[in-house]
Amino acid sequence: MSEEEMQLAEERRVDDAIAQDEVAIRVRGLRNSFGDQVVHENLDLDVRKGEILGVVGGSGTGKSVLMRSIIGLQMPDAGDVCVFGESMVGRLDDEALAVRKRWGVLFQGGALFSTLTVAENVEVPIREYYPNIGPQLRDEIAAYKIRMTGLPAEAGPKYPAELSGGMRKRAGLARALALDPDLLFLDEPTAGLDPIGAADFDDQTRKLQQTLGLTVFLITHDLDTLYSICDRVAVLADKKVIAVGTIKELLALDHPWIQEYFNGPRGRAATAAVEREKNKAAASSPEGRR
Ligand SMILES: Nc1ncnc2c1ncn2[C@@H]1O[C@H](COP(=O)(O)OP(=O)(O)OP(=O)(O)O)[C@@H](O)[C@H]1O
Repeated sequence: MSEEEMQLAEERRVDDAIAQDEVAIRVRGLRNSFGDQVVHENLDLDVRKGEILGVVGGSGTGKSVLMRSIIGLQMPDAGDVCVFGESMVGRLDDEALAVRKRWGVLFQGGALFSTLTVAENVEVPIREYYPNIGPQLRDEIAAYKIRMTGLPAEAGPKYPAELSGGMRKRAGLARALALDPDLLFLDEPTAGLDPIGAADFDDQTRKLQQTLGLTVFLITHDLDTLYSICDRVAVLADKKVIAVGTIKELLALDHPWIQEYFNGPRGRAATAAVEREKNKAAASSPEGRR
């Protein structure tokens, strides 16, 4: 290798190290298929540390399969998935344990165990990953996580069937936060909630993300969620991520699905609502009142 080539290789290594440090999830060349149906082909995606990344796409474009590939529930045909710099594909559960402990997942619909109380549900990951933690501390952690998500303490001994849809989502969120994760996966967290419940859940997500410094991978169809809490949005179409950026950046692209989604009547209504909120906040700030 010539001196120049060595210098280039070193520069590339340093660039990679810097990029790795800023990236929580790096997906490269991902391929997933079920029989003849190819869901992802050569899909690339970077999720930056500390951001809320919204993941959107038409029904069946593979948003949940992408999430499952990242968290190791779906073995891809090809490609690599790195989480916090560690390659996850083909790793045994035990090998990747240190990274697995750093994420929490809220599955679609909450996916709570119906025969366990809310508190017992929250304790499941603690029992699994920290079997040496005793029952009293486990109970205290569960109670703390339950309160953190805005649920009343009385929700702890209740069974999922005794809760409203919104409360079940919060219980699922409490379980996802059980291990103090750095990374949170949310699969359609506001689906099925009324608009006020959905806005409350969004607020809670943003607050938790800011207080705990979380990186959030958030699959959603909810335009209000995208506009109000996502730092960037990744769009899935044609078996890959066709664009990632702020909504403003995406709006500048002339892809028909992106234009229809963000610039259609619902997209315009969501933009108007965000503008109204901003104006309201500006008017009630000390400078605005002057
Ligand atoms: N275990 C599986 N076996 C066979 N096909 C599957 C499996 N899981 C997902 N698929 C298929 O892969 C495609 C992508 O599914 P996925 O659930 O990721 O879509 P999605 O983008 O999350 O959709 P939605 O927005 O409707 O939730 C769909 O066509 C689905 O039928």
